[in-house]
Amino acid sequence: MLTSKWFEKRGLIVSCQALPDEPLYSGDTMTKMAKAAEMAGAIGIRTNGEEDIRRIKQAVNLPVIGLIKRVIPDSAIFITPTLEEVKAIIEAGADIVALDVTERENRLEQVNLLIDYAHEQGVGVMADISTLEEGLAAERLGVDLIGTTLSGYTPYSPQQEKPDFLLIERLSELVKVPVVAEGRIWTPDEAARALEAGATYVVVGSAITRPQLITQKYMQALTKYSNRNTEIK
Ligand SMILES: CC(=O)N[C@H](C=O)[C@@H](O)[C@H](O)[C@H](O)COP(=O)(O)O
Repeated sequence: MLTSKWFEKRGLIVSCQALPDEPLYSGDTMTKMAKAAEMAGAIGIRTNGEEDIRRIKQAVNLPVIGLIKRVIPDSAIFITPTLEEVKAIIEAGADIVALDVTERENRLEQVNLLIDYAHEQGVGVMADISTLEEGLAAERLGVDLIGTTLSGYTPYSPQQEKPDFLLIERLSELVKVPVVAEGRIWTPDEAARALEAGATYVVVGSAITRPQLITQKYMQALTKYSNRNTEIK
């Protein structure tokens, strides 16, 4: 099985992220989430933004995959779009930088500058991709980990509610770099299935750290009953 120097074994990486419009944003909330993940046996943390990267690195003894989400006008690329974010992530102490390695906007012709910079600083690179072709291109660019993070989030990748198990499987067969299964993994069974499909690591985010989305799932499941049974006992 393919492994990497940052993680001692295969397993679960918990994504601890809250954006400014989310209720858990700011302060030490994501650090506490990361601590809880560590306590439960997670092997790594993925987190967004300089402050959370810095706080989590201080509080938790696990490798941290850092990213910075930034929306640039007229661009669809929002996960660590430029060298500026790569520098900030490294400055904040991340062990690995996660960045968009999709074929949009000639990214594949330019992203090597970001990858090379991270490597020069002794920091690893996780490529967030959306298709098999992008995964193969990422491997050629010399990244250290390939994540299925963006499958379902580019217009040309399969739009589905479930994780992209087919992509996880095909990538794991074809690349020599460890594959990270990421995106819409909502149950422990799905996480196990991702490892079975060949992934070395599994990232779970919303299902653990976004209570508003977890609650929404329960609401969706319960709504059909509460609409039918209006009588209160
Ligand atoms: C597409 C995008 O912006 N993904 C982001 C990437 O860091 C995060 O918002 C996700 O929470 C993360 O990928 C984990 O996935 P999920 O939350 O589905 O377990």
